[in-house]
Amino acid sequence: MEVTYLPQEASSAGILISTRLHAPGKARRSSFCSNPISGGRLLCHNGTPDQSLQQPVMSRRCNKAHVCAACNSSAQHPKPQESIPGSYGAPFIGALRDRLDFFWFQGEDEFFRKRKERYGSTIFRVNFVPGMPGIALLDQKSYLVLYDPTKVDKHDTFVGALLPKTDFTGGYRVLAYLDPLHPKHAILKSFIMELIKSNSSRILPEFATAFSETFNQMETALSEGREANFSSSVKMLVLDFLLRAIVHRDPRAVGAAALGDDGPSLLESWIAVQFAAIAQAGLPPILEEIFLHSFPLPFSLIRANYQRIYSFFDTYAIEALDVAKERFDLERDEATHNLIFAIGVNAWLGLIKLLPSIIFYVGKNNSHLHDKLRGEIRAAVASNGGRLSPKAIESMPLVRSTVLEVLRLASPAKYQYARARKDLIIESHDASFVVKKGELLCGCLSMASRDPVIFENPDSFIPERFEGGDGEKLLPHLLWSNGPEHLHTTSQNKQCAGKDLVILIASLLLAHIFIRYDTFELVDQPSSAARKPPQICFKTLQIRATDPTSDLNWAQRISSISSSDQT
Ligand code: HEM
Ligand SMILES: CC/C=C\C[C@@H](/C=C/C=C\CCCCCCCC(=O)O)OO
Repeated sequence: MEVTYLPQEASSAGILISTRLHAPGKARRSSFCSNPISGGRLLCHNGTPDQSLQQPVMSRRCNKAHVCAACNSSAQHPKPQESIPGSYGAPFIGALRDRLDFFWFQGEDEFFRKRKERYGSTIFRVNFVPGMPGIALLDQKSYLVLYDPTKVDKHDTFVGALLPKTDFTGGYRVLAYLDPLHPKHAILKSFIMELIKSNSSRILPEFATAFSETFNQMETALSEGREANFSSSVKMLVLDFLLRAIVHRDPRAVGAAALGDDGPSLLESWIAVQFAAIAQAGLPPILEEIFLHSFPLPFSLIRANYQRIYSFFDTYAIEALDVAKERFDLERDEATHNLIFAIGVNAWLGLIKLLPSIIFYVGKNNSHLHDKLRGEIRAAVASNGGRLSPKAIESMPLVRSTVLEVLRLASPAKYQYARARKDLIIESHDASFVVKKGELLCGCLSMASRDPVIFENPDSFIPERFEGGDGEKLLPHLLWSNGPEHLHTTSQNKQCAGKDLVILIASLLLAHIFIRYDTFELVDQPSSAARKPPQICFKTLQIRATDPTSDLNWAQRISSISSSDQT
């Protein structure tokens, strides 16, 4: 059911309820402009896919007659140039008010939705936490400016205008903070990309081992009536996997620089202090505002913890650091700090947020989806010699689409920032604006990923969304990796170096789950989680019966995968 405002109703906020009969693949997108009064969506075109009530509507803001792009009754009029709505408020006060709205009074989603409606625009000025005046980009059209190196400068914008001291990274400004034009960007990006590529044969077996260790623990916890908390256990799963696969060292193997079980907590302390100004620790608001969000925390708080992390890499990342020196002429110390950031922040922090989201979305839609995923996964494995090989993974279109849909709805990297490299004109779907050189552009990925002009039922989890030809057409609009999904990461752009690895790992998680289990259930989420991320806990794991045709049950079979299976 789509709610459509037409001009005569828009002013009185009247509503014409129309059921848009969207035949799959025939759904039509019309350009639209937000009604500044009702905040509703003023569709230029109303009707079923066959008839179009070509009622040009006046968008109060741009005072031009829009006509639906779907009916092509006239070429799109050039978008008007306007001044960007919104404001930063009084010095300090405006930033504080926005920060309190963002963290406490409204929350992230409502913070942006309310301002989008208030200004009747998907582009507006607002203070980003902890207090950065910026231009919010909430639609898919304007978002793309963030990927154009001729228009934007990514220097020191990894987390907007927040710039943690380089004490946290050995005195170096690491790769994620460098603009592609920086002389070190291509070298460091190529180094990280080379490590992923040269360790590709380790990805499947090391993930299989880490998965098996973790789910053995999950099953034991359930059998003993304890909580099977995946949000917690995933931290060690991912760190074990990353360090074994890329550093070639088990963090818990006995040794002078071993991390033992402390790896996750050491990383969490380093990340939490480094990015405290934009994090939420679950403390009472007044304490969090005074001690975390008001001034940068000193590196000295976690120096000893970071030193243990550094010692582990310096002692054991021998092959990786040899590659850095021999292939890229990187000094050992700079390579080590960059490797720690790439593995600890870029990889580990992203994955420990994504993998629980995969389990959450698939878990809350269990019934039919589990049957379809299980069928696809087991058929692919069976037709590949009973092995979870790369070819088997490539034969799982629903698994891939499900992963992409979760990355659309719950991307762990929620904001992408950049500064205008020169005076620019940026466009939303229905207006254009002037941006001055140096102004901070702030992409709100959660809003852009739900752009109703692009996505049918944008707020709904549709695991099949990215399957088949229609699904492929949406890939340019999937932006989780700091670039369109159909393009590729290079040493010259800022797209995620682990883009393909992320999708492989998330796909492996689902594959292993439905090889080992017939289905699973999750513990219901408490409604008022106090600002802390929801904890994803298993309620049941229904183990697959032993395969009568094999001397191994599936769990043993999967964990017996060796690198020779990389066919
Ligand atoms: C779900 C997990 C992940 C997400 C959501 C994610 C997303 C992103 C995003 C949005 C950026 C651009 C940040 C910016 O400049 O604004 C980025 C950069 C980067 N990512 Fe990922 N990433 C993930 C996992 C990984 C993994 C597994 C690796 C592997 C090592 C990785 C390596 C990197 C690196 C090295 C950069 C910096 C690229 C550059 O500066 O050119 N990421 N990632
Ligand atoms: C949250 C990390 C997600 C993906 C990693 C990715 C890019 C990240 C871009 C910005 C994240 C900056 C860290 C913010 C940490 C805030 C504290 C917290 O939320 O835990 O790189 O691959």
